[in-house]
Amino acid sequence: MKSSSLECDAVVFDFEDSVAPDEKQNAREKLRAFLAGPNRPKCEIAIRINALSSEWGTEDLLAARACEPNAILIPKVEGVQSVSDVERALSEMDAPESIGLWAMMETPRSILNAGAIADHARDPSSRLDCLIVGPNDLAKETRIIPGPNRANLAPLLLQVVLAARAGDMTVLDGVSNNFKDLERFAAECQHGRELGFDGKTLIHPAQIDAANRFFGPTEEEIAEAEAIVAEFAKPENSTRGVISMSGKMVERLHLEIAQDLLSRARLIRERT
Ligand SMILES: CC(C)(COP(=O)(O)OP(=O)(O)OC[C@H]1O[C@@H](n2cnc3c(N)ncnc32)[C@H](O)[C@@H]1OP(=O)(O)O)[C@@H](O)C(=O)NCCC(=O)NCCSC(=O)C[C@H](O)C(=O)O
Ligand SMILES: [Mg+2]
Repeated sequence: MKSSSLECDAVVFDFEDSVAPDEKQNAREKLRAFLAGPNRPKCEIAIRINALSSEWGTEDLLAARACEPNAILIPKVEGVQSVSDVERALSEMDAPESIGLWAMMETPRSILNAGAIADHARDPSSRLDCLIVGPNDLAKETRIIPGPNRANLAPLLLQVVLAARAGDMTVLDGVSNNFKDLERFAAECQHGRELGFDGKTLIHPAQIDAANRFFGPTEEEIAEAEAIVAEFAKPENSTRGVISMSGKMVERLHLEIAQDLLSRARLIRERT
């Protein structure tokens, strides 16, 4: 119920690790009833299933498909097969093409196979369009101690970002468990944005404001982007590949970045 009123871009409903084994069936039934009702959230909806190879996976996928979410989130992806198995199962269920797939990158093999997963996402028949880091499982499986500001995890996080860019996917940073420590959370958002993530997954409503603040374009960035667009729109710059603005070299690639930033800012404005 609460999910319908939150100022977030997407809500992920979980059948996996936050649901106890004895509660799995109850969770599926409750979610189906909720999403069929009047309080279905208007934002994007994703449903995290248990791995298809687990005892709950197939029932989860059937329930998730029936809810017609925007995406199904596959946990503990190991490689391309974890994705293609779900794609095949969805085809056999005649799932609409509108249901995309998101993948949790949270096992050592998911990181080692990130390039192959990106190549798979580029195949036009693939549903995969988003990668999400799972820092809890990653730390558990690798025994890496993340350290201050996750310095020891950063090399792995960057591989997920690289794979997402190579596969033309969205990439979301992992959750921050200390939901009462908003200062630490803000630092983690800043770090995530600097690493190249498009956004952050959250566990608690208290984290939404900071995530929106850090991952949305700032007024300063919008003003700078508008200035770049305006400068290149001048007739004298129409054939120039590079211009100088306030002592800085600005190329057409910066124009593309500015246009992309402005279209994201427009989307955010339209949504609020
Ligand atoms: C972390 C929590 C268990 C904390 O719960 P609690 O102590 O009950 O929080 P509050 O009392 O502060 O709750 C305040 C209000 O907010 C609502 N609330 C809390 N969390 C959520 C939420 N996630 N979505 C919607 N609403 C939420 C409460 O109902 C209160 O409402 P009100 O009464 O109106 O004030 C708890 O936050 C929680 O369970 N969070 C979600 C955990 C989760 O989703 N886990 C799965 C994802 S984590 C993951 O993916 C890890 C990854 O796989 C990895 O390996 O790293
Ligand atoms: Mg996990």
